[in-house]
Amino acid sequence: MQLNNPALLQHQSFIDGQWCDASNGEVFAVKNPATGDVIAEVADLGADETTRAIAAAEAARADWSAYTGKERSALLRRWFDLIIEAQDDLAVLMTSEQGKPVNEARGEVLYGASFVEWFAEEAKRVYGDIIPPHGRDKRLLVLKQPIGVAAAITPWNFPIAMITRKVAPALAAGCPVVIKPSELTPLSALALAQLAQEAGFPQGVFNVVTSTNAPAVGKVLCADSRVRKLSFTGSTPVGKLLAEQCASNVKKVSLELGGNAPFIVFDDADLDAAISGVIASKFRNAGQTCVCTNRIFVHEAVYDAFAEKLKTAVHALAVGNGFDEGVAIGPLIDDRALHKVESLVKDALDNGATLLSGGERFESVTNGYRPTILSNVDNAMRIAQEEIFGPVATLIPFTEEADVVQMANDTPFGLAAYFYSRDIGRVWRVSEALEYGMVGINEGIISTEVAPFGGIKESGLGREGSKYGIDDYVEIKYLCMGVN
Ligand SMILES: NC(=O)c1ccc[n+]([C@@H]2O[C@H](COP(=O)([O-])OP(=O)(O)OC[C@H]3O[C@@H](n4cnc5c(N)ncnc54)[C@H](O)[C@@H]3O)[C@@H](O)[C@H]2O)c1
Ligand SMILES: O=C[C@H](O)CS(=O)(=O)O
Repeated sequence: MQLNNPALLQHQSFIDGQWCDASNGEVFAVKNPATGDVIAEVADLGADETTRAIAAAEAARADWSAYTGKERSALLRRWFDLIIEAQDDLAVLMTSEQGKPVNEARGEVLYGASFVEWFAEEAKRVYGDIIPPHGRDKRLLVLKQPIGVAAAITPWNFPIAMITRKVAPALAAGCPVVIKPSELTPLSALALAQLAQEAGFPQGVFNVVTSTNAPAVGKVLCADSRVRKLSFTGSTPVGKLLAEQCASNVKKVSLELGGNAPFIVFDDADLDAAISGVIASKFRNAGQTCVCTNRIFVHEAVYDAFAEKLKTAVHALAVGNGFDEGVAIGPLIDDRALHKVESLVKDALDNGATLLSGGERFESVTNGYRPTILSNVDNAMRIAQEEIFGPVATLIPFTEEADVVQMANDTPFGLAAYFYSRDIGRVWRVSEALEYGMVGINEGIISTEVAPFGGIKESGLGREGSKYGIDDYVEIKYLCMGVN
């Protein structure tokens, strides 16, 4: 792997300002999903080292919380600048371990950095309140104080942005962090640690524990009462488990979980705009995105025209290794993901769906699956009820607005939803009726650091980014002052 700055390729965990091996010397392999090649071996830590990381963070907590918002802001800004400078290297690391096309990886670096930039600014604006008192002899105030040591457990699909979206507000609020990245993409997390060290964060403020034993590490993070906040991004089943584990010490929890996004094309939609939107929403990161379109509902009056346009657009998506010029669809993360997608497609076809395009692997890379379109899908099929997490578009016809909203809401998930219509009355009716945390209206890409990202129902708790994001990392304290 050729990097401009070789120091960004780290193989050890980062605890208490030091790079460290596992106590037992164990390591695990990191593979390139496009080739199956081992690209690195990384320290495989366990429960004891996790406790050590928590202790380091707790030891740093008092001093870090005593930094002014302006001082924390300066360090975050420096970290942001270093991330931007390292964009090319970070993209190479990401495509090597996660597989996404390198241009998408470059885009994710900028997206991830945007949270650091945003919370470098928010750090200076953690305001409290002065409350008009209920008595002449009292003065009432509200302080916002850092919650304490924050743990972050993050997924493989956005190896940089899912970390910075948690760690930037935590650090801005005055919380030291212990990060447990996915074992599939540890290199991006360790590169962020290298840059945080270069930025000058104090010893113990920024810790990364790499491990293949996520359950053991998670149990320690959940059970240790010195960890006052756990922020998780990943699958809904794991999120539920972590929330249960945190209940033992009433730990504050934020959850960014799975999705099942509907994409509704009404008969008054701009079909070309809808095609652009669905291509962006469905096939980004080969469909391995929590806010990816999972079901495409198309009004019967425009169904055939939309299907034809979609076939043309999908045929233009080049597949291959993420490092190859012009590739839009890279590999899935591993063979387990590939088999899941194949199983969902087979089940849909066995139950009456029809194949319009794709439906097979592409052999130029390991774990490659062609962008696929299934027609005449039913909302009750597995592929419409489960998160596909692959490049498969499912077309579901509808006629009535009320029926399609009911079908769109017929899922335990509630992360993102999308619809295309140019009828202002319909836009308001459908926006308010959809049971989702985020709704794209005539837009297929909605994620930004300036807006609250998060879901309802079984898609999560809390919001990341925006003016709301720092609230997950502070505690509100009410002061009642007698002034006799
Ligand atoms: N809502 C969002 O913002 C968002 C963003 C990205 C991914 N996701 C979701 O994440 C899922 C894909 O990511 P994934 O495959 O990494 O999810 P995952 O739940 O398998 O793993 C996520 C993280 O949790 C860790 N983990 C797994 N089991 C654990 C346990 N028992 N205890 C503690 N930690 C454990 C993993 O090592 C990883 O670091 C999809 O469902 C996707 O929708 C959601
Ligand atoms: O996969 C989940 C990410 O949150 C996707 S996004 O880049 O934030 O839209």
